[in-house]
Amino acid sequence: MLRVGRGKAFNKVLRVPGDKSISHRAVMLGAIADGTTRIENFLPGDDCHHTIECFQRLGVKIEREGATTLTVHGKGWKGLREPDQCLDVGNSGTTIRLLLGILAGSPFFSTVYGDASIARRPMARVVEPLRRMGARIDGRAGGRFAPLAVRGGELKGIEYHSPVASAQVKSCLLLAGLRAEGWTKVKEPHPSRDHTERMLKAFGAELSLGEGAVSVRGGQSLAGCHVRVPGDISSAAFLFAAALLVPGSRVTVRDVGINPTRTGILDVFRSMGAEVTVTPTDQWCGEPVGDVTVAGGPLRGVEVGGDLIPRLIDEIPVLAVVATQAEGRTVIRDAAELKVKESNRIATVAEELRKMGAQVDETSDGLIIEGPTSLQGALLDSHGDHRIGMAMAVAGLASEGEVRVKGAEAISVSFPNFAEILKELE
Ligand SMILES: O=C(O)C1=C[C@@H](OP(=O)(O)O)[C@@H](O)[C@H](O)C1
Ligand SMILES: C=C(OP(=O)(O)O)C(=O)O
Repeated sequence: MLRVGRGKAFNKVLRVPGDKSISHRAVMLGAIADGTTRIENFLPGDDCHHTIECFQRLGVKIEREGATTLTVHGKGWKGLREPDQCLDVGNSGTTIRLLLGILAGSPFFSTVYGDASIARRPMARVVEPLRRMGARIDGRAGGRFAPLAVRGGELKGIEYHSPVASAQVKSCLLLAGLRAEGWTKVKEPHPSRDHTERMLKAFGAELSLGEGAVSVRGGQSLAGCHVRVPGDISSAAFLFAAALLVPGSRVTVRDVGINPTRTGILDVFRSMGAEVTVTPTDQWCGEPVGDVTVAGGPLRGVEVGGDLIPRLIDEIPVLAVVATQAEGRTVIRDAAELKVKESNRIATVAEELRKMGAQVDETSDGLIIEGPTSLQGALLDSHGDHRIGMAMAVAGLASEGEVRVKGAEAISVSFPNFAEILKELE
């Protein structure tokens, strides 16, 4: 049980663990590349450990030096072999969907499964286009849900217009496209995070980008490289929110990823009235890195939707918490994807915030929050969802009386030292 009391004004300079999306991709691209890939500042979270284990089961040698440095000894796609056990992705949607793209183009049989949350998450969004490429995939409910079985083999490139803006769908198809005959083109309704595109280039692949689409030519091989993983802005977002929830506070997070496809939360906090300063410092493996400072002040409600949503999709739970302290109404729309994350985040955010006395309404594709309301201490539940657990813990900093979060162990999926850092802010 995680317990959080009201915060006192703080002024801190902190770091957060490595980016989850980039850590997964570094292991995966390293595994199918020729040569060694050294990864520094890897996220030592449960989701990324599942990615490592899946590739070890596929025969890839991965050496660990301490918690955050790895060497992946890739032998190209031909270095992957038929696993003699099922591949367990745990709680990780990114692992299962990107892995399916790799397995679809691998000439052997494999099965993938995960925890109860993974078994509820939609897989047709990748299974259906992979089948169009020629992959043979079966699974529960005709392949709409895990567990899934894949008999990989020869693929042909397709042009795919994804109905959802999803980096997992896009990345899955680009990875399969590397093994397909001809070109694979993916177009999406709004731009999603582009870490796969940036990392593929760093591994020597040629991509064609333009008109909201990305294309890859099949048959290219990748060359192992050195990846330094930026701090995860999705983890930093909880610390930025903490600074906004505790009056008079300021936080700087150093060496955090500031890829524009991920910084929507900074734009929104700024439009709510927060002081946000971004100082770019470097590029690591094609990813911009910088120091970000956030300081509070009077906050006002905002409207969030459209292209912004994929740029802050994982930050919406904590944005909702901040919105309870803003003057006026906050409307979050176009975010139906939240229903198919680790939990139904529209329902779980509303349910938990209401326990604290917040005024929150669920809509079919988002949330409406009226503020400011004074939050009360309560016994809250993570619903097994790391982002809900952290959002509710941070809400405790702004509440009268203690917040207790059940199921806080889920937080180790993406931010293993969250509780220690939060303790410094109480
Ligand atoms: O590609 C990725 O690393 C991710 C993409 C997003 O999911 P979708 O692709 O389902 O939008 C995001 O919510 C998830 O945390 C990580
Ligand atoms: C949705 C998330 O991750 P995944 O889809 O990889 O489970 C997340 O980290 O908030």
